[in-house]
Amino acid sequence: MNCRLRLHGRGRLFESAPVDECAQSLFRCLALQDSPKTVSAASLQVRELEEKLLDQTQEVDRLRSELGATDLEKHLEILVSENERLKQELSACQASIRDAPPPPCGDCPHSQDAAALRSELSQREDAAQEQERRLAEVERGLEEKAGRVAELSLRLEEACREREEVELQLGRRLRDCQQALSKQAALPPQVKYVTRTVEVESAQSQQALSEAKARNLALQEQLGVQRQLLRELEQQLHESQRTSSQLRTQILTYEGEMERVQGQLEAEVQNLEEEKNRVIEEAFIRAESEMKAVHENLAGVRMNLLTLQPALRTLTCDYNCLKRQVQDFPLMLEKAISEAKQEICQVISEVSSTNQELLRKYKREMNLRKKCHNELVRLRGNIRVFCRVRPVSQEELDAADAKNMVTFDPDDDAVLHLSNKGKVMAFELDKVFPPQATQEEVFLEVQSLIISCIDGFNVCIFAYGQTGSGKTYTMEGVAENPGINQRALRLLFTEVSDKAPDWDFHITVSMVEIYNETLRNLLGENPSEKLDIKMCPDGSGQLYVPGLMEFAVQSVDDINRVFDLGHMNRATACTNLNEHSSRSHALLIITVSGFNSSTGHRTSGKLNLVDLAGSERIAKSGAEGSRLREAQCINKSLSALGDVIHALRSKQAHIPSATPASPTCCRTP
Ligand SMILES: Nc1ncnc2c1ncn2[C@@H]1O[C@H](COP(=O)(O)OP(=O)(O)OP(=O)(O)O)[C@@H](O)[C@H]1O
Repeated sequence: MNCRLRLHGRGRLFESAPVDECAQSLFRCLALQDSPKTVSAASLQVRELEEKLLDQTQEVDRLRSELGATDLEKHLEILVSENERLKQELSACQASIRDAPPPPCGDCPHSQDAAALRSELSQREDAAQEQERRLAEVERGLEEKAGRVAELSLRLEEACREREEVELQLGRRLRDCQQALSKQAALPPQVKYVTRTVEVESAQSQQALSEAKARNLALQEQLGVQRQLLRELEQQLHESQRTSSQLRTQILTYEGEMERVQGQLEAEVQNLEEEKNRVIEEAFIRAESEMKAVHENLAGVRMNLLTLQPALRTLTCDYNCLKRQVQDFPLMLEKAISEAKQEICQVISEVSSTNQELLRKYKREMNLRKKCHNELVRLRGNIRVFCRVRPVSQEELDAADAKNMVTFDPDDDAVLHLSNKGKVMAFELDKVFPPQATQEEVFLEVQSLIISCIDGFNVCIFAYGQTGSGKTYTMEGVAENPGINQRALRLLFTEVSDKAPDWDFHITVSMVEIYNETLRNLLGENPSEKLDIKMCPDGSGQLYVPGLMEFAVQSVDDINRVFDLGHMNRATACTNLNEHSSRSHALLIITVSGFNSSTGHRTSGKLNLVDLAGSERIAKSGAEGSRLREAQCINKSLSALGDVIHALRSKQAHIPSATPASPTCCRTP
């Protein structure tokens, strides 16, 4: 049977050849180029290649993940933080070395401190070495990682090379196959003959042909699939080549980055190392210099010790002596105490006898002083009269008939000349104070009398004269320039404070006014109440005023308070104080009582300071009625006072008892 076969292979039509021949030629062709064995071998190679590619891709992925930017950054962060920590520890180590006290000498008392500081220094050094070791380990780890990267890069390069070789082999094979196919296609068509033969041959041949056709179809399909696979493989190859080149560039970038970071780290580590060495060196230099200073100090101390040793020996000697003395001290003390007791007893008895003698002498001196004072008073006169001429007032100067009646003797301050009706009369007094005489000068003249009150004398100072002659000015004075009253009390305070503490004085003050022969208590609660003058019931012949208020005074403030009260009471009892004061006598009675605690001696003196009423001639003044009565009372009292003073001066046996109102001063023992 002549059977013809139409075959499509590689785009060509195989036709008109007998089936067997065709099949044989096809088999030959396939045996030469595309036999199933060859195709399966190629498939195997392609699979191997695929597996290799997969391995390479995985390896690249692993490398990528290993050298990934995140990990690299993390690694870098760890390195940087480690570096920071090392820096901090190094600075702490430097600070501790710097702050550590200078290492003292082993022989000095601070040797324990020195040992402790040394051990601390060595610990710090060990810590610094430990840090260095850890830094070296980190560097080593870094180097290992870099080596591993290099190794992986090599392996990647090797895999790429192998893949290139496989690609070359495949390319060669493909080219060979294409050449064989083109050769086969170029051969003259033999199929026609085969077909005819097959047609002539039998039905068996036709079956074989159909089988061959089926196989041919299957092979063609297989070939198409293989070609498709080959194209895909080629695409994958191109893809992997591109990926590989990208990976290479990335690896190169990472390597550059790593080199840069490594360089920075090395520089940093180098700087830190240099800094550490510098600080350690400085610390050692400082420690050495301080050690040197301490050694010098120690040498000085040793020298001092050497010089102190003799002193110590002397001190020890002294100490032993003192110790012996202390041991003997109780006996010596007992002896000394008994001796001292005897001496003290003796001295006490001597002092006591001396004291007695002194007391006796003092009493004798006091009596003598009193006698002398009395004698002096007697010689100077018991009654003294001073005359004070006040300055001429402006009114008197302006008066038409004004003329000077009084003249003074410049050589004798006890004489006053008064011209009256063409006759000049001379008056002799104890002292004459001219208009320019001050309050102080007047007071100086009477102060010895005031002091005698402290010794137990009674003194009266009267201010006598006509209205407006200056009595109140002399006795009371003005606030800025006080008179005898206030000055007397101040003087008494000074004197009694000087005599303390032997003497204890008590000073009391009373103020009395005599108006129209009526006695009034100026310090009492009821100033208009009349007081009586009575004889003392003790038979002493002294007068006293029952109910007279006495105020104890101890200071100038007390005096001012008493005077203010007296003036206030005097003012409330009258309508015109100036007129009233001119026509009444004002008495300030000061009592000074003293007690000597060592002698038991007591004194009591009284000082009467009297501002008398103005003396005027009734006929000349032309007063009538109550004025006349006032003037009569004043004249009567002044006359009685004159009688008393006259009796005292003439030392009469009987002294008339009357309200004192005459000469300026009198003093009675
Ligand atoms: N020595 C003196 N220096 C300056 N002024 C004086 C002096 N003496 C008195 N005077 C003044 O003269 C005036 C009358 O004085 P003072 O009142 O003391 O007189 P008196 O004698 O007390 O009168 P009377 O009897 O009316 O009380 C007062 O203004 C007083 O200041």
